[in-house]
Amino acid sequence: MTTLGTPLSPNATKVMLLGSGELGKEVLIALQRLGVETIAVDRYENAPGQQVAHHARTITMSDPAQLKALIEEIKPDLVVPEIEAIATPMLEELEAAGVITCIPTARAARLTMDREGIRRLAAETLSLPTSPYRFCDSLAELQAAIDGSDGQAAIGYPCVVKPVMSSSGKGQSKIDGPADVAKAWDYAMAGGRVAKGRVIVEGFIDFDYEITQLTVRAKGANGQIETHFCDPVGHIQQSGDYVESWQPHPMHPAALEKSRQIAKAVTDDLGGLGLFGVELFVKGDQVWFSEVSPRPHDTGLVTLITQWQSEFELHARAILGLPVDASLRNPGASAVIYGGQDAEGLVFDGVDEALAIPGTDLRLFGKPESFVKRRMGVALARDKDVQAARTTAKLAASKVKPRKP
Ligand SMILES: Nc1ncnc2c1ncn2[C@@H]1O[C@H](COP(=O)(O)OP(=O)(O)OP(=O)(O)O)[C@@H](O)[C@H]1O
Ligand SMILES: NCC(=O)N[C@@H]1O[C@H](COP(=O)([O-])[O-])[C@@H](O)[C@H]1O
Ligand SMILES: [Mg+2]
Repeated sequence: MTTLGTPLSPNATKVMLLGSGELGKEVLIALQRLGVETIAVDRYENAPGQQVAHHARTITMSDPAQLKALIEEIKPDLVVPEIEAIATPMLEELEAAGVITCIPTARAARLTMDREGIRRLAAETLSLPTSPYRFCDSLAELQAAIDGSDGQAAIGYPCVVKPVMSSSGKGQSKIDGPADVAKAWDYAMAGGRVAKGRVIVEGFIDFDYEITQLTVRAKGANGQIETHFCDPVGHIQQSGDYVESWQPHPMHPAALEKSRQIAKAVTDDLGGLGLFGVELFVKGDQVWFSEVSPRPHDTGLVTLITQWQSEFELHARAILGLPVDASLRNPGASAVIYGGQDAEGLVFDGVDEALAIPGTDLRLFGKPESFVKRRMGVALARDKDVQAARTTAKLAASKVKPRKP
């Protein structure tokens, strides 16, 4: 049986989010609706989720001492990582000592914060199909891995280089030939979330399309953990960052089955309760595992308008031990709104014009500072099919014009 308390009282159920961006903000809202007391932690003041939580704290989450001190002060019932750059070994230590319950598990948070952890697990331990890959600590090692002069199979051209610790495409580039290698190395060194001179180089997969298989591990009626699959989310990425997503993405039944087998294998191994975003590349009926978020996924923002329970509500329910319904309500799409400029306190013109388009909705995240390519909002659209919804979402996004005040 799950018992929930009253917020701000001695019996409150307290959930602490480590990272409070646009994805955490929606999880926090879902938790608030269930009367959970929320603590939003981030690296900067007034992060989106901090604006809706009961408590807002700003610390360096990659600093184990600061993280431990805050957890010991607040004593949350659940600790919920929302970004990668967290002192996850400290979470493992606190979990092992019985001080915290980490979502989905501290081990999952550690393995997925570093591309090496999750890639070796998927490819080497679970034998799942992935792109060919190698980890390199210098430009010379990178060149050798591409050429195969390190004695292993050549990764070859084209290939993709990424810092081992980064997300949303930061520091990622595609290498088409020898002239691009040094540039890609320098770009990766500048783009990682945590200073660490290590990259993954992956053979380029010429996929037909890519999907996120949102997968929920939640308690069933008998208390056993059950796996639920959302309909596939299709998406388009530019420079390694998502710009458009839609649901349901039509799939060949064999590819869908393989996708779910891969998602099940990875999420079973990571364990715990919650929603995962399993990223997969598909060509015909071939499916490759790319990576997994042990938390709601940016491409899953579309579920705010397509599912009965969005990925954020699914995560909130699952982590509290509550039942979930992962079913689709209607087709829909999302289109990203970038800041378009470096500025503080943006204003947004055209919100009325966007929302005048039937079947649309918006999220403006409220980030205090904008960068040219910082995601500041998202347009959502429901329609009769995904093609129509994609057109509508992009149109709505184009009506919103961020500018300096
Ligand atoms: N080996 C590859 N072959 C082809 N395309 C790739 C490859 N690796 C990455 N990509 C493209 O780049 C995108 C981003 O890559 P990846 O998911 O590894 O980066 P990320 O920084 O972790 O992004 P996010 O945090 O948004 O998930 C992929 O969704 C895909 O479109
Ligand atoms: N692909 C991962 C992802 O989308 N994460 C989301 O972006 C925020 C950071 O945004 P910021 O870099 O603009 O602060 C994170 O807090 C999370 O909500
Ligand atoms: Mg990704």
